[in-house]
Amino acid sequence: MIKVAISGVAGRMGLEVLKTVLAAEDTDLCAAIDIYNEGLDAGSLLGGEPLGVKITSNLAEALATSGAEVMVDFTGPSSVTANVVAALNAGVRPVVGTTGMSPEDFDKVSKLAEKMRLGCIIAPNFAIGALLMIKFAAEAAKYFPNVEIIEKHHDQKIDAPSGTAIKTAEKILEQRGDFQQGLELEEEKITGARGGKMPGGLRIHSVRLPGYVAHQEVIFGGVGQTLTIKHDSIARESFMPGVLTAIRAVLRLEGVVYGLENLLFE
Ligand SMILES: NC(=O)C1=CN([C@@H]2O[C@H](COP(=O)(O)OP(=O)(O)OC[C@H]3O[C@@H](n4cnc5c(N)ncnc54)[C@H](OP(=O)(O)O)[C@@H]3O)[C@@H](O)[C@H]2O)C=CC1
Ligand SMILES: O=C(O)C1=N[C@H](C(=O)O)C[C@H](O)C1
Repeated sequence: MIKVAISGVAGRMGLEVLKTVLAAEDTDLCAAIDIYNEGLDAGSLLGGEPLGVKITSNLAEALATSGAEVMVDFTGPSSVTANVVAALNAGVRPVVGTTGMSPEDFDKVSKLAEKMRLGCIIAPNFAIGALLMIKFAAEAAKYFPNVEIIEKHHDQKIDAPSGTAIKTAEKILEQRGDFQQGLELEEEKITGARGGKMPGGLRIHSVRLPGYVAHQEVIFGGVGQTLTIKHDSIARESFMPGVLTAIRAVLRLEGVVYGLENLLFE
């Protein structure tokens, strides 16, 4: 059994991970971390039987005393890096779904994982459909340099653009390079009207509304035609097979893997 600690256990994703870890045959919940609900049994989050694991806000202590092998983190941009550093220093392998890490944070974590000779998976999206969307978009970018990304999420999301949109843009830019899209002279009458601009010139537009879960369209334009590659996560269960794959895979890795596609596709 793989002993799993869940950081952000009371959140939207944390609750799904809790159900998944309890249901899988080869994973065992050993620690439950969140900033509120201190001292409550983790089972109360699901309104069910006690699980014998108390929720704590003390991540370092939980990792040191629970025998955790893997820490799954779905918290927020302001806490994720400290949590990953704490896990690696405790000899625990992180599986990170939290988005919004800066390149500097990413670098720091990569160096620490290498030094500790521990695996760490940082995946902006665990849904297979989203990973395929990114793969297909990278392929299309070889033929269509004109492209914009529209990502749509629920209105409780902190970071914009989404980690998925950034990853998609990076993969497209690997194929098409820098490109001046639209008029060089174009003028925004309202700041941000043309979206956020990635280095390389790719525009990302972020929509936040109640009712959405996680959605993205990658729209390519050519002479007399457009091509739209679209993915919708309509429920958070969509991320769970990927999370389980990462929990199992991280045990045999050394260093950081950025993106689950690196473990799934050739
Ligand atoms: N990679 C992927 O496939 C996916 C990634 N995500 C990402 O996962 C992250 C979480 O999303 P979501 O579950 O919707 O967010 P939520 O806000 O619902 O959950 C985050 C949870 O973490 C808690 N928390 C915040 N800081 C800490 C901390 N320092 N230690 C422990 N717990 C903490 C929050 O508590 P409180 O509410 O009290 O602040 C909350 O319970 C986001 O970055 C999101 O982008 C989301 C979906 C899929
Ligand atoms: O906050 C979310 O909900 C999601 N965050 C991830 C991201 O930023 O890409 C993954 C998915 O889009 C859901």
